[in-house]
Amino acid sequence: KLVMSFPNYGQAMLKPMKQERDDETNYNLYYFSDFERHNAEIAAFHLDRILGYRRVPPVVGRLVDVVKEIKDVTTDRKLARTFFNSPVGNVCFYGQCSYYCSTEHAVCGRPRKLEASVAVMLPDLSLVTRRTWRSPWRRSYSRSKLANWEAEPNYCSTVKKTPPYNKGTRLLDFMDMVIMDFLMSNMDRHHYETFEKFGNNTFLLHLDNGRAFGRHSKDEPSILAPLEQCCRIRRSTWLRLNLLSLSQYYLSDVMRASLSRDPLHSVAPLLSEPHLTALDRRLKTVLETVSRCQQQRRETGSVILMNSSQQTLKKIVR
Ligand SMILES: Nc1ncnc2c1ncn2[C@@H]1O[C@H](COP(=O)(O)OP(=O)(O)OP(=O)(O)O)[C@@H](O)[C@H]1O
Ligand SMILES: [Mn+2]
Repeated sequence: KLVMSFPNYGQAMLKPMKQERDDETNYNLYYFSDFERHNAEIAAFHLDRILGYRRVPPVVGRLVDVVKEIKDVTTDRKLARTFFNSPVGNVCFYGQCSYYCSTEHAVCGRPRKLEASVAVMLPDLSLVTRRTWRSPWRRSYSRSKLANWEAEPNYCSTVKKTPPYNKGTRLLDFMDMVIMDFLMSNMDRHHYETFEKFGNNTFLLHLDNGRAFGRHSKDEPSILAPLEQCCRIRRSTWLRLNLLSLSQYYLSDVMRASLSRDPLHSVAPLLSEPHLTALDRRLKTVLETVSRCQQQRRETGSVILMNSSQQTLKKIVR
């Protein structure tokens, strides 16, 4: 990934395409060695907006000329030195980092054009400080160890008593993020961030979605473990999910329509049809999980369609 600085001091984070649209993550790869996908960053921005969260900074697709728009203009001499021509004449580069920055892991244009995601950078940390929180349902990032939440059946009751999850909306905010991660099958949510200034009374930033949308043919139920274990969901989220399961607003249709407005859509749809179908299937699973919770709590939930919510979806589909 590259940080781009513009003449007006704006910045953006660029993640290049590393995987073809319909490549599925190899089944023998652990989640922590999966590639990052530029289209996942873009699709996550759209999904987050459709879910009504708006917690992912804007991400857009771009087809860049790696020579004209990177090599010739970079002020980073070390980066410029890593450009080379591949055996078939494509222009490639690998940059500088601690791993995956070598000739073997180079990113290549065709012959110079490269698909990339471009995310708006949040204000610099020196201006707006952020706090990083470790996810209570973080995976072990080990091939052999289980995480606490996998071993302890009553894990949620401990979390519910632990600050900041014991007060305010933090637990519900967390569930919102979990639902989005399950829908896009992102197992890599080890941390999340908030703006420091607002203390515990603030929203969560959904940054780093590059490992989402890796597999469409398989769901990952363990991502829903927090919802399953805590049985808590924000009412507005539940209403939105219900709306997105109706035939006029199937999540797959709203996503397809929304993604078709990205500039890279003209190169190829940002999510292949099997990925879109998986979204509807997973949404059903989330709603079934919530119904099981409601039965457990002997609550009768009636579906009320919220007009404002419906209007924003209509705008996207139109
Ligand atoms: N839009 C953004 N604006 C500002 N900072 C960002 C933005 N997106 C990501 N970051 C910061 O940059 C860090 C690294 O980016 P990102 O997580 O997307 O890459 P990564 O290679 O997956 O990193 P990691 O290995 O830590 O997961 C993030 O932890 C976050 O703090
Ligand atoms: Mn990451």
